[in-house]
Amino acid sequence: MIEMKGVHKKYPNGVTALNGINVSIHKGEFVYVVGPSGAGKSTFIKLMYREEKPSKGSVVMNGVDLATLKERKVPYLRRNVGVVFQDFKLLPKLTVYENIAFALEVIEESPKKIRRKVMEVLDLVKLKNKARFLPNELSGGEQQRISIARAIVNRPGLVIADEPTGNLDPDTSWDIVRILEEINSRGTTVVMATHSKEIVNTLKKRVIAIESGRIVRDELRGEYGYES
Ligand SMILES: Nc1ncnc2c1ncn2[C@@H]1O[C@H](COP(=O)(O)OP(=O)(O)OP(=O)(O)O)[C@@H](O)[C@H]1O
Repeated sequence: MIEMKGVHKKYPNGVTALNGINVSIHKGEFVYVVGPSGAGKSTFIKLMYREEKPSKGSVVMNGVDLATLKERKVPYLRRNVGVVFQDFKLLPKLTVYENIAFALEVIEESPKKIRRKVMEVLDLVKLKNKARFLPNELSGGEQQRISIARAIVNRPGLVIADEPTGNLDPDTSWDIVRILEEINSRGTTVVMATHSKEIVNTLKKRVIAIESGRIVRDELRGEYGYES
C-alpha cells in the first residue's frame, strides 16, 4: 500500500528530519510509529498524505508516487487517506454533523447519501446523539471521536493518526484506540504515531521506531521501547 525508498527530508531551514527511510506498509496493517520527540515521526506521517514532499527518494501509495504527484491530483489522494490530529482540527462554527458532511460535500455527494454516510459514522463512534452540537460543547475525547468519524466518512483505505491521544486522559485514550482498532478490523490500514507506552505495550502491533530521522527498529508485535 505504501512504499518508501531512500527517503530524505530536509526542511528549508536546513534541518534534516528524515535521513534514508526504506519501509513498506501493507494493506490492512496496524502500525505504531514511535520515537523520541523531534525524531521525525510527524514528518514521516506528513509524507503519506502529501503534506510534505521528500527532498530525495520515493513515496509510492497504491502505485502512485506522491513525491512527483501533481498538485491538482492531491485531492484525489486525500480521498483515500483519512487524517486524525492531536488537536482534532474541527471547524468551530460548524456542528458535528456539518463538520463530517463537509468532507462529502466537497466531493459533491447527493444530500441523501451524505445524510446516510454521516449518520453511519456517527453511529460507529457512538455520538449520533451529539450531531447538532458544536465542537466546543463536546469533551476532548468526543471531539476526537468526531474527527475520526470525519476521517473515515469517505471510506479511505488508509487512516493516519498523529498522536491522536496526546491531549486525552488514559481512559479516553483507550476509547480512541479501540475505535481505530475497529476501523482496522474492517480492513482499513492504520498508521498511528504515539508516545503512549501503555497502549503500544498492551495492544501488540507492528512498531516502527524512528530516531534522528532513521528507522532503528521495525518489529511485528513490538514494544514501545522507551521509558515513556
Ligand atoms: N516545517 C518545518 N520546518 C523546519 N523544521 C521542521 C519542520 N517540521 C519539523 N521540523 C524539524 O524536523 C525534525 C523532526 O520533526 P518531527 O515533527 O517530524 O518530529 P516528531 O518525531 O514528530 O516529534 P514530536 O514527537 O515532538 O512530535 C525536528 O528537528 C523539527 O524541529
